[in-house]
Amino acid sequence: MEAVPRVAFGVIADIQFADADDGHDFGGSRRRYYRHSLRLLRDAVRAWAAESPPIDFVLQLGDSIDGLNARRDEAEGALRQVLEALGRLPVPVHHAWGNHEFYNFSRARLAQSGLCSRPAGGAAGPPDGLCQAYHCSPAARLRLVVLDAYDLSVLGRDPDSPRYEESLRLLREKNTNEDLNSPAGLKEPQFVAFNGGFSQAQLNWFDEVLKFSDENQEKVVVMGHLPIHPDASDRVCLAWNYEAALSVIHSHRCVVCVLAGHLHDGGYCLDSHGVHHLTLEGVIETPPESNAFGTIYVYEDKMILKGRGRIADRVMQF
Ligand SMILES: Nc1ncnc2c1ncn2[C@@H]1O[C@H](COP(=O)(O)OP(=O)(O)O)[C@@H](O)[C@H]1O
Repeated sequence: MEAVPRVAFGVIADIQFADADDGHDFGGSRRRYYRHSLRLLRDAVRAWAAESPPIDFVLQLGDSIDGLNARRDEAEGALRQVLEALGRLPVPVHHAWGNHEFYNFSRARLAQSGLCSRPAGGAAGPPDGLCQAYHCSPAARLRLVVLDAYDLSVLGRDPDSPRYEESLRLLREKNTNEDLNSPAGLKEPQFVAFNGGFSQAQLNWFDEVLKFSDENQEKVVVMGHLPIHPDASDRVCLAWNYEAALSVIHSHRCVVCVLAGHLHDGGYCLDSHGVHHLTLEGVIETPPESNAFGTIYVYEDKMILKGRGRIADRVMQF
């Protein structure tokens, strides 16, 4: 490793822990190691705790526990175990909320849980206090923006709320299948019920944050559960209105990297505006003898990802 990095942080996605026997994805072809995922998380925490230089924070990219827990009435216990494992680190953890958080919990419950990493008081995020979007500056001239890709969604929103109605209307307009989780035959296959998108209010807030960062010569790292670039994802796993989020990013200079999960396979591209899009391999589909986490070192001119297990090393120049 070269000179001392300005900042170092851990990254991990799609832990999807449940105290359940192995299962499969919807297609039946990919094994899901529900019980082992907690051990892989603990191994990741141990490795991060031993890092030198020490890490400054961790990004947990969503789907921390699996939807299976809700059906077994084990959501609170499963979450407690995941948070206990992460809590062994003496550094903050920033959490994105994914579809599996919403299979287990309402937004109101999440806002009261250890998965709510949005600073209290609300000033750091959009006006909707239940939206898990916020920004912070973990080091001089570096900003982290957490995006909530389920702000528009039929998951997590109260079915009596205008936001739910708006989301269902949009989903039905784009998805004509009887099963709204099915992307079969769609022109825009990301419009499935297990995805979501960004409200205009969140996009406006995001634009303001990036304007500030441009003016202050900051570098910005963006994270959220859903990928927003088609070259770092398959067509189904993208955020509904990923193009709107991309266009906000591309109207500014400050964003250097967008981190996401959800796909379970890794994805990466350097887009036409020089922004790195990194979609992490998911812990849940990682065999027990391997792992899927990483450490990112931030330098003046680049970020270096040290991957473990299924995640490859990568240098991302600014
Ligand atoms: N192609 C599909 N057609 C219909 N339902 C699907 C399809 N893919 C996934 N689903 C359903 O959507 C939900 C989310 O899928 P899942 O694979 O569990 O998401 P994740 O990858 O986030 O774990 C599940 O209830 C799953 O059964």
